[in-house]
Amino acid sequence: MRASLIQIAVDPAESPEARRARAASLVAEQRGVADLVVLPELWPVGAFAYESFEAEAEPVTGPTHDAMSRAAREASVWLHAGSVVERAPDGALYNTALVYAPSGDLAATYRKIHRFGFDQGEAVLMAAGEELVTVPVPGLPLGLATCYDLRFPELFRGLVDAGALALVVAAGWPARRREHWTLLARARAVENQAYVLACATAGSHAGVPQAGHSLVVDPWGEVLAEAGDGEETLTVDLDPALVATTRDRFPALKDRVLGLSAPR
Ligand SMILES: O=C(O)CCC(=O)C(=O)O
Repeated sequence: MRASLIQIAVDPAESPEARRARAASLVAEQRGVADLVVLPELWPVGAFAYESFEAEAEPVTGPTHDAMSRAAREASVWLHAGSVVERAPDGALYNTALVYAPSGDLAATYRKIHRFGFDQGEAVLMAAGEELVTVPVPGLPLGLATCYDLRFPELFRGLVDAGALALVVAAGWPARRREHWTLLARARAVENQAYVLACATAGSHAGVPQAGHSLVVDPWGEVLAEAGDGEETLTVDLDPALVATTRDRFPALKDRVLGLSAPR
């Protein structure tokens, strides 16, 4: 199983429409190279371009879906197409990840559970997802997370309990907290003995320079590949059997103690 993470640059000088076309051609380049391709969070509009969320919101089957479904089919890959500003039928906005099978069929959607911004931005403009989502990619079931979710280990434990062997994090992570990004990606891999595929954006939008530094971490916590600051595609071989081997040889997951009571 080979995975490619496309760390696309998100800059205001490029329209969402132009970026969709460019992302589709970057995915197309992965035909015959990768089995799984991952894009970052909110790359059509920019994760911090809050003032554009309303105007650029789209239904799940909107323009990003059309471009990414076609790209997955043409490249014949599983495609985690990052996330879009979804306008739900009731009018609410969600930060929604879209995952396609190699046929181009929409295999899963994941609405970001932990919204970023405290009392502003995404946290007030968007509604929160409520469901954990796994995707049955043959041999390497995926568990889905988006950006700020990375700070909440219980979400990842839930995905592992649901059978995920690889944890995919699509992000638009600020450069200011790059060390948190790489540290937490490794921590999620070590504590869950799972692959972590963490794909961020490059560039700068709404005045927020992006961290880049997408990375792939193996179940032992080794960084298999890490991008730099700019636009870049990382391609990495994954061995799903390594998850079971790691868990067998160092069976820490079996030593979990659940339901601890609070101190009195
Ligand atoms: O947690 C962080 O530092 C960044 C989170 C973030 O930028 C997001 O979720 O959009």
